[in-house]
Amino acid sequence: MRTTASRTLLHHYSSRHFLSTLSQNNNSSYHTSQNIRRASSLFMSSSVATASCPPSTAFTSSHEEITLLTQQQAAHIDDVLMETFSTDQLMELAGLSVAQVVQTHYQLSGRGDDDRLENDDEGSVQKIVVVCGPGNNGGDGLVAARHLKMFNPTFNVMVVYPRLASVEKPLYKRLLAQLNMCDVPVVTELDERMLLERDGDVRRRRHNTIVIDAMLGYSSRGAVRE
Ligand SMILES: NC(=O)C1=CN([C@@H]2O[C@H](COP(=O)(O)OP(=O)(O)OC[C@H]3O[C@@H](n4cnc5c(N)ncnc54)[C@H](O)[C@@H]3O)[C@@H](O)[C@H]2O)[C@H](O)CC1
Repeated sequence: MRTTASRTLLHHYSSRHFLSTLSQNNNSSYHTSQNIRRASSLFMSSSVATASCPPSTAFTSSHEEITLLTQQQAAHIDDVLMETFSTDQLMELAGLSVAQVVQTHYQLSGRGDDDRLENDDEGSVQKIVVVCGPGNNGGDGLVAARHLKMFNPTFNVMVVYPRLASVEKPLYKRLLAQLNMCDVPVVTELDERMLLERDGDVRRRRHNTIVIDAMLGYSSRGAVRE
């Protein structure tokens, strides 16, 4: 039972992770919600479920029902999965899933051969900023940034990673080296201009930026501190 639950939870891991990461600020609807509902009901009905609080439901702006897990439930799912899978594997799945959902639900503009944007209508997104925290949730963000850039090397993707100077873990060093290889800039501070300008061009009539919040996951404690 534990193995079955583990396998199924892994299958749904990335979509569950995405919502736990982004649901607070996002008002789009997701095709993944069905998966999340299934995953969490399996989680709650399996022998591995120990969380006392049932998953709750919420609605997107299009009134699509989604299931939200508590901090404790999300941590428990990871505990089960970590018996069989490595952090690298789960992080890769989580980051890839975030990148896929962003690409699926937003019209992302890359640059064409003539350096003009491929999609330049008002609804298109010209920039993606991934803000990464100090823990594994931040690692998920580093992975997401890499995948978005690999989907289309002309996408304007950047990472804000305040812990950059103090990175010691080999996993994080590898992730940062991969971003470097893919030409994804990593900076330590979020400058407001990053959200407003595109490559310094302040004359653009319209500029859309997506900010991916990968700051804190289920190990978040208390009010956000510097
Ligand atoms: N099984 C795994 O390990 C995986 C987890 N994944 C994702 O990672 C997070 C949980 O990761 P963890 O490293 O345990 O913690 P966080 O990323 O949530 O951050 C811990 C980090 O943050 C600091 N901190 C805590 N509270 C605050 C606060 N209020 N203000 C500022 N800083 C805070 C704390 O000191 C630590 O340094 C999980 O949610 C998943 O998203 C991966 O997907 C891979 C597998």
